Amino acid sequence: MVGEAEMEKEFEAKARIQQQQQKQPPQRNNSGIAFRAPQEQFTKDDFEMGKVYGVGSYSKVVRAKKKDTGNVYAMKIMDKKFITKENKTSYVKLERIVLDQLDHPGIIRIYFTFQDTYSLYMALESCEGGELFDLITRKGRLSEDEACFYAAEVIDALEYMHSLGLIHRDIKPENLLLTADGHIKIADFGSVKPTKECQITVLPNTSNERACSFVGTAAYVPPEVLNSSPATFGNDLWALGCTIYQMLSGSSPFKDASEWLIFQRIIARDLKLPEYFSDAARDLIDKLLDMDPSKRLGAGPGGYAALKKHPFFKGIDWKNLRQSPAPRNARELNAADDDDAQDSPWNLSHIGGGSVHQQVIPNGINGATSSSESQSRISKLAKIDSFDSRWNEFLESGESIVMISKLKRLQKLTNKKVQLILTDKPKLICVDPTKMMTKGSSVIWSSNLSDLSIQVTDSSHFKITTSKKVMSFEDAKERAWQWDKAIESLQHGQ
Ligand SMILES: Nc1ncnc2c1ncn2[C@@H]1O[C@H](COP(=O)(O)OP(=O)(O)OP(=O)(O)O)[C@@H](O)[C@H]1O
Repeated sequence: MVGEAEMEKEFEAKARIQQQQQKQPPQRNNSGIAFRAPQEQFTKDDFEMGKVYGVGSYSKVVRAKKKDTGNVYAMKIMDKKFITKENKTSYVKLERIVLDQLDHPGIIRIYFTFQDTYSLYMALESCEGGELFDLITRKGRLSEDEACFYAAEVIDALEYMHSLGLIHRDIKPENLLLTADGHIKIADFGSVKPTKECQITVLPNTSNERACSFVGTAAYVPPEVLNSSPATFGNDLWALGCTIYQMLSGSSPFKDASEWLIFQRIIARDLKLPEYFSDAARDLIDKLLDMDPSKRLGAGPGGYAALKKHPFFKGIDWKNLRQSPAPRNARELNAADDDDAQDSPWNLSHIGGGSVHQQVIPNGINGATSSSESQSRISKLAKIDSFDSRWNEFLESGESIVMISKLKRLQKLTNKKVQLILTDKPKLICVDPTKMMTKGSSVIWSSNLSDLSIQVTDSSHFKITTSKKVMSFEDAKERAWQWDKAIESLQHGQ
């Protein structure tokens, strides 16, 4: 195990050793290991930290402007102790080393790294337009022209990755980010898997450790992965099919109340295409969601040329994609996101806090939801979420957070963003993040365990009823069933 303060140093040292063993001269590109993005001696005071772009399971990504140059980065900040404790070291190394070697306009760039006593910092290319997931949520669904453009840019980047022998394994709208001018970049390279012919250097243990435990996100997982088949390029093409479906309809194709039920639908290929999908869209999705990974369009005979020639992409100028005008959505999304920026003043204690994305799933169908696994996942979420010290003022001494999310509270006249906090007391608190209300009125439920019931409408919506009020919530990250489980397990004293 790597000592926390030494992690980055050892990482670089190992990389150098491997390079010497391979007797390769340092190269900037795909075959070498000498880092293109250097490890700098910067400190966090060299940057003006702005709004929080998002929170991952072990990191927080913040908009950071370098004071002397004015350059803007997405600074991924990781707490060393947390990474070591949660066994995320290999994930961090894998993402760092892989990103460093990739060079494509459709893939997030890494510029440099640095560290201090507590944290590792990765300066990434900033995607001011946010996640494709949020764009879909905000618009309900995208037009076929928009979906066609975004899908083409993803395909262009996937073709590059696959040509180097790298499988992403976690393609989904949350990992597709929009630049300020509306182009797509693939992010999150912690799940990548090299094929035997891979031209990208991956340190020993890094991909393997991750490969054994995580293989993607439930809704986008291809059927063969549920049968523990080895990863292939077809994995990403299936996930691309799901993503195109989601852009056009607003939700993923295989949806159900629990991960286990989602897996059943995937295995049965229980696919319903809405009537408003064009014939070209239906045909494309049908061919990407082929049960046989080697026959999926893009992986089958004809490879990417066949995929790019599909009628859905008629009119796409593949050679000049990045010069083509992108849909205007990103700018609109930026403006709307400015509200969020205000309730996220940046400080280091935020690392690991805030909302958590859809769950990555354990390998194989046997890893599907059992109640004990749900429990351990919920307590894991608690650990992550409790990291955010902003919410501590709502807790009594010894009380800890079981679950926390930024949700939309749906009311008759207006919808409002709120932070819903469930503690082990148990207590359920609804906080207005702009006012940080501490008054008793924010406590929905505490003393009487049976004075609360929760009804889940679908994976994004649930209702909480107490003797005093009924409150409806929308969870854009589709964690309604996790809220249900967390509350019920507290009521039953589990
Ligand atoms: N380069 C970037 N520009 C803008 N926002 C980003 C960038 N990279 C990540 N983000 C935002 O920050 C969030 C957290 O990113 P991070 O890479 O830490 O975790 P993740 O990939 O979402 O989750 P996990 O680590 O759990 O797989 C992302 O979901 C995204 O919204």
